[in-house]
Formats: sequence, structure tokens, C-alpha cells
Amino acid sequence: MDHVTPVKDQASTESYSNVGTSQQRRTRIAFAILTRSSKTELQGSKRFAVIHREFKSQIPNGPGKEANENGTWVCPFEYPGIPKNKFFSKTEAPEDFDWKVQNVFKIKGETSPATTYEGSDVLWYEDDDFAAANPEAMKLLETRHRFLEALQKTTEDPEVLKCIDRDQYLTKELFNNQQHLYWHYEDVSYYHNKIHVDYGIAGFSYMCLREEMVAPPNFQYIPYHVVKESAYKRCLASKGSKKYLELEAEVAGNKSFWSSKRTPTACEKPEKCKCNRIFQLLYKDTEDSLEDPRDRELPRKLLQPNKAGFLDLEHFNYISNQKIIVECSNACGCSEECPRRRLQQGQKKRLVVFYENEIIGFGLRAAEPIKAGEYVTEYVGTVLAPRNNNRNPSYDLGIEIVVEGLVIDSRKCGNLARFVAHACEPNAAFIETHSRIFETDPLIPRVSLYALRDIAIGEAVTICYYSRDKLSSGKGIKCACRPNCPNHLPKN
Ligand SMILES: C[S@@+](CC[C@H](N)C(=O)[O-])C[C@H]1O[C@@H](n2cnc3c(N)ncnc32)[C@H](O)[C@@H]1O
Repeated sequence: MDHVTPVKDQASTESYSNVGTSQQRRTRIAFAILTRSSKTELQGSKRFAVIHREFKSQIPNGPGKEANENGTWVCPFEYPGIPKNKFFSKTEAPEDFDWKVQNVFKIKGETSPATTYEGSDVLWYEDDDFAAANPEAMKLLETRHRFLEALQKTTEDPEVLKCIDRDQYLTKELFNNQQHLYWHYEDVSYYHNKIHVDYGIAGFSYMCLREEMVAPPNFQYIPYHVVKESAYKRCLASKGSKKYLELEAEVAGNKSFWSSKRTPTACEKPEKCKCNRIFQLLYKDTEDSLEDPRDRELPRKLLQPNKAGFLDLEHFNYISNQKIIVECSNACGCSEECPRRRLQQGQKKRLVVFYENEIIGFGLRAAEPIKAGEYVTEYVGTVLAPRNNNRNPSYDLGIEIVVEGLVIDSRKCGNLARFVAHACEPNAAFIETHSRIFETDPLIPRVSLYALRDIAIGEAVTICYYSRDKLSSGKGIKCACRPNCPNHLPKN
């Protein structure tokens, strides 16, 4: 992907150590990883950890891990972070096995639901008390059904319509066919969603409504960036990583801050908010830069949320990538609920990674209504400083404002935003975001996904990957965003 068009952890179970001073960080790391933006354990190093090897997904602690070590049912596929072995039957599992509900299904002709349990391939027929005792699991079931009902009303694809029934009502035949790809979707959905649950953000699932299902996507799921050492050094050395007062002293010579006129901000503490000033100091174009013809997309624009955390994106130019959001840090003195900390607050709307077709592959769909200007999720991947421009652009998102020249690559490690499909008239956009909870944290580039207009349940969330001239070059993959779209997505 081209510009900002295509890019928080359950802590990695890799051995890692918390970072010390920035000097220590410079010498020690091989690979760095950002930890969750925890709101309670904030001071010091707990938000940032360093791992000394390449990131590798681990099976999270719990019944799944136990089953992976001792179960005898072996899955024919291997997915990172998903148990390969399960307990084959109730009698095989140890007596003290922690039976944790994995998923709930409706069965035609039955009033009570059926369930599967983590680490086990046994289906249980539950009694009438189950629903009252498991409200969260029932809520997930209802969300899935609402999504499928919405699709039933809007899709014209006969195969999708046929398969909606399979996902709404489990049959005994399907249950008895444990080799069916359907059950691998169940596992990948459950374990990836678990990472979101642990991280405190809204969940998601994978769906393939095809008679011949394709295998679920195989990659390492991370809810926050993994940062390569060379990119990390660039972040540490960037002006954006300075504390606010240091920046003020360096760029403005300490003169202008106290006398500068304050511009309106939605921050809870407008009299202390530093965000607009940070934009001025770091990102606003000077008269000189605007004269350079290469900067024709300038001037850069600061996008500010309203008091509810929504951006006004009615006239958003999705072709130009020169927009930035600046979020509050502790320097602003506001709370974690401040509307200018929307990315830090994390994904709140449930989404579905949905198999669209053989051309597009998987895309992202809304499982709840999303409003125009609303934050959807973050583009997460490996942050790296590319040595050359010969990269496959499919899963790359180039950073152009916050630590210019870095790339967020979600090919091997990433989150659900790596699936957002291209549309020539998109309903969402990626926006570079300057965001850190504490001024002492290094500034790592983050990218928010925002809705440009209202998005209904079941609708695909799309962005525009490339500029108009690239899309109309006639070379590359034929764009499948709508029937007979004349454009192409460049291959390199
Ligand atoms: C970032 S990936 C999106 C996830 C990908 N669809 C998958 O299943 O992993 C970008 C790739 O998706 C496909 N794609 C996305 N939108 C498309 C569109 N409108 N037309 C054709 N292919 C598209 C292209 O293969 C593109 O290189």
C-alpha cells in the first residue's frame, strides 16, 4: 500500500525485560515490543518491553495450553498461537480440567444452546440454565446472529446466502466432521479474540461463507506493534520523542509557549492541553516547505476530535495523506477518558474478518453500526526502517509524518486491520497518529482507522490504498471494489 492507505499485547510470553534508561535501550535491544497501554500500572517501564528474539506467538495460559501439551486429538493444520492438540473426550481430560466456554451455537429444533469448550473437541448440549449463567457467551452468539441477519438482507451472492444458515444453526453432521475447516475458523477466531479480551478491546471473529471454505488466514496475531531495532533507534532520535518542554525550548527557544494564544481543543483540560502546540512545533509546514512543488499535498492538516471523540471527516480528502491526529499525554493533565485519547482507549466496535471472494481474499466488516467520524481500530504490525524501496506493498503502510520513512508491515505479524480492502470510494481511512501515554515513552508511529461515513452492520469497511494516478495506470491487479471498476492496484 502507498501512503496512509495501507497499517495494545497480551504480553508476549517470550522472555523479555523491561526497558531501562534510553542509553541502555540503545545498546541492549535486538527487537522491541510495545506493551499494552495499561491505564493503571502506568509509571515507568511497564508499558514498554524488549524481547531479545523475533516475536513468536505462544499459546496463552489456560485450558488450551494444557490440552496442547496433553491432548490426543491432533489438528492437521498449524496456526501460530493456536493449540494443535485437544482433549478428545470428556473422559480423557483430567478431572480438574478448567472447562471454559469457547463458543455457543443454536441448533435447529432445540431451545437450549450447545457449546464447545476451550482445549476440547467435545460438543455439549446445555440445559435451560446455561444462558443465565453465561451472559457474555450469549451476547457473542447474539452479535453473530445480528451480523448474519444483516447479511441475509443485503447480500445478493447465492452461495453466501446458502452458507448463512450453516453459521446460524449448527448441524450434527457438521459437528461430527471435526476435520471441516469450519472448526479451524472456530479455533483461530477464539484464540485471536482472546488476545483482544486480554487487552481490553472489542473482539472479532473470522468468517467464510463458502461451501468450499478456504483455510483461515495464517499469521501471528499481535494487538500492538513489534518494533525492529533500527526503527526503534530512529524513533528514539526523533524530535517527537522529546518531552514537551524540551521540544518547546529547542524549536521555539522557550519564548512563544507561555505567550502563545491557545486554540480550541476537546481535551478535558483545555488550559493545559499541549496537543495543538505539539502539532505547530513538530508537523506544521513552514512557508518555505510549501513553496516546494514536491509538497503539493501540503499544507498538513491537524484533525481534532469533538467532545465525544469523533472527527469531522465530511470533506476528508482520502487521496492526500498529509493529515495527523495528535493525542494527549500526561503533559496535558487529562484523564484516560479524555476525548483526545481515542486510539489509546482502543477498539470499541466488534468487527468480522470476512472472506469476500477469490480476488479480494479476506476483508473487514462491521459487526455493529459505526458512525461517521468514529474510531474503528488501529493498524498494527512490525515497525521497520526499510533498506530499499523494493518491497511488496500489499501489507506495508508507509509513515510520512511521525518519524518519516518508517514502514508498518503486517504481513507476518499484525492485527485485524491488515485485512481492510481497497475501494475507490472508501468509507474509512487510515490516519497517522502521534500518541503516547507518557512523555517519557519513545514516540512510535501509530495509525488509526476512522470511519468517513456511517457504516452499517454487515457492511465492508474499506479504505483507498493508492492515489488516483496510480490506480488509473492500467497496471497491476484489477480492482474488484465494485462490478466493472476500471482501476488497478499496483503490484509494486
Ligand atoms: C492488505 S491486503 C488485504 C488483505 C487480503 N485481502 C488478505 O486476504 O490477506 C491487500 C491485498 O488484498 C487484495 N485486495 C484488497 N482490496 C482489493 C480490491 N479492491 N481489488 C482487488 N484486490 C484487492 C489485493 O490482493 C491486495 O494486494
